Amino acid sequence: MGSVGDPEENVVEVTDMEFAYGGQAPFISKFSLKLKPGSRCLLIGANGAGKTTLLRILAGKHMVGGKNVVRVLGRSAFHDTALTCSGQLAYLGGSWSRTVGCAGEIPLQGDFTAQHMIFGVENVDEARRARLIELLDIDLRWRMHKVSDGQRRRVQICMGLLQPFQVLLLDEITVDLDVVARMDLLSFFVDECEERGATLIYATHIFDGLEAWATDIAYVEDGKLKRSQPIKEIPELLPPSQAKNLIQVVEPWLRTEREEREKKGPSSEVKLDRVTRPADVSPFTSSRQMAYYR
Ligand SMILES: Nc1ncnc2c1ncn2[C@@H]1O[C@H](COP(=O)(O)OP(=O)(O)OP(=O)(O)O)[C@@H](O)[C@H]1O
Repeated sequence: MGSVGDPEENVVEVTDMEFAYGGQAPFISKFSLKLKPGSRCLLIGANGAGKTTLLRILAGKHMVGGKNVVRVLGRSAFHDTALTCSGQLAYLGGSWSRTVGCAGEIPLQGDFTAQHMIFGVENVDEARRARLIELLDIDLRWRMHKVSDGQRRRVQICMGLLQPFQVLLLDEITVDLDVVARMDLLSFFVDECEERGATLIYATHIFDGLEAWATDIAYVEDGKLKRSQPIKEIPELLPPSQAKNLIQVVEPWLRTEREEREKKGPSSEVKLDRVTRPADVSPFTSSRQMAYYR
């Protein structure tokens, strides 16, 4: 098992990051974030705020700026490929397709059992694997192209957690899980943080019970970090406001953001999009949105 990190060192350190999708204006700008070992940071924001984009950048999937802009465990997330290859930096996001099995993001066409998938991962601690299979209540005979969404998700999560990560990036992976599986998984993550000093960033819209689970929050609006603070210091959770839970805290933030957006009217980019897109863009050009309908 990995060791508990130096509590004084930042495991995640993003400094003045800017990011743009190809040919577009910078979507993320002046973004800085620091997290200490053992943190469980909730990444919160409206649809389209940039959570997935941020997690993918932190996971080293996009090259952003120089080697000092996005640092994980003191190394460049993009340039130091050993970070992800070793499993020290892990990303769990997206969903596996129904008709195929997957190894990470690579689709495998065919009839695979859960056992085939899970035991196909080499150099794994057997006790950890057994614990995860039990925790996620996986039947090793499940055939990946026939199981339900939630069952497929359990296998995906199990495979993603087999290596003892130091930093784990979670993108809405608990959505298909039933309550018991979700709660057990969340408490497994607490153990990982407390026993091994692992650090988590979890993007989600489901806040049930997370005020007691998370140590920090990062609230993003339109690619910008609006708030970043320990959960214990969120003023709305303290007297005299003392909201009962995180939903009561975050809902007003999201509503205010939406009202301000409506007051401003459509952004120039959206206006341009509406005018130019049908004529300029081939319907056969692939896009993330189209991928959802396949
Ligand atoms: N591959 C891409 N090319 C261009 N723009 C993209 C691409 N992926 C995402 N975007 C845009 O970037 C913005 C942020 O998207 P992102 O998926 O990071 O948001 P999110 O906060 O994860 O949203 P949600 O809560 O809906 O999952 C959106 O406006 C989206 O349309």
